[in-house]
Amino acid sequence: MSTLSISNVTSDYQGQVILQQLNLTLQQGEIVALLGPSGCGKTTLLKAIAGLQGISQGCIKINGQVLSGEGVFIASEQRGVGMIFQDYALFPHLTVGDNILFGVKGLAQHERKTRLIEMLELVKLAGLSERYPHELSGGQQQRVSIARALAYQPEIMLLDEPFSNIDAQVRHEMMLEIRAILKQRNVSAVFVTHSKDEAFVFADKLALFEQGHIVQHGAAETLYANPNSRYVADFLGTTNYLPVTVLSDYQVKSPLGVLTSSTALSHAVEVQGQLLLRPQQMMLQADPQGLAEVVDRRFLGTVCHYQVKLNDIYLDVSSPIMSFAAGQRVNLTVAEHPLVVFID
Ligand SMILES: Nc1ncnc2c1ncn2[C@@H]1O[C@H](COP(=O)(O)OP(=O)(O)OP(=O)(O)O)[C@@H](O)[C@H]1O
Repeated sequence: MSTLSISNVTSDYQGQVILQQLNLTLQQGEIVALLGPSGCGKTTLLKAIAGLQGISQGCIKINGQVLSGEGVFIASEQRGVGMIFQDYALFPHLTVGDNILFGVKGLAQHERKTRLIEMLELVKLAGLSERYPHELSGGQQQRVSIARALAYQPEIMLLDEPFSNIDAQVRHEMMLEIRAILKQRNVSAVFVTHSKDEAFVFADKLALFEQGHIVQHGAAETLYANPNSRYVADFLGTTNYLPVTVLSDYQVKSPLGVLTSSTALSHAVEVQGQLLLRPQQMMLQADPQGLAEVVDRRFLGTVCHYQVKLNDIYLDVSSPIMSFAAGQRVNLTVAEHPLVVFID
């Protein structure tokens, strides 16, 4: 049974439809990122799961129990969800310890103490329980908010852009830390972000939004390698497109010659489309007679990014070879892989 199940959920603000017919499931211990540009409805779905926003159609269940829908609406505090926000939302007048235990009810005094010690150790803040939030760094405050959300043992953790106020240098480390804590506790989580990089690091699955719809969801690798639209492909990383004509189940004709796919294409012969190529799927070779020319070069440490002109098409190519220079003629080849073609 899935921990969280969202079926055909529609939600609106004053009659304006914001979420349309959303479907999503989450298994125990899985982390899903709700990913998409500003205003596409990610936070609205998170609020609907939390019980802070109603739904007009569909159903939201946790562990098989209906929380919203089918004439039922369970209050937020009875849903067993923990929430972590961008601004930590700690109580400034309470100590770290009191903040962490704030939502924990029905435990004897010694059990509360044990729970607090366990939480402080989990988020690596042992010894700081008497401090006040203003005496902590931003990262430490965020860890207090995680400890607080975990302290009452939620079924599901909801995180709304929790890393956006964290310094870029510590953000990556902190994401891995929190991910490890959730995994250690086998807590399922829904994570809202507009950053694909954060989604890749933090989540197991992605649900990509566009204007109130989930346009594709699944493992991050699947969406990256096999996007179902140019919108998904472009959102998840740098893209290049070459005009192609489908020749057979495995071959297309392109400005780089005939290219072969390692899996069958699902398009009719003769149709025209755009072949998706990621920067790392093309290789450059120096060749004075080459079809293409290096226009620009950016050194990025482990790789170089080149802008290459092929006829009148500009392509972004990533290469471990650093020695190509602007103005140099080159040949381009495509590493064999499952080709993705979007039909015009
Ligand atoms: N309380 C509200 N009343 C009316 N409209 C709202 C309300 N809250 C959000 N909206 C609208 O609903 C849409 C979705 O907003 P939502 O906050 O879910 O987007 P988001 O994807 O989380 O964006 P962001 O990344 O900027 O937080 C937007 O068009 C927004 O203007």
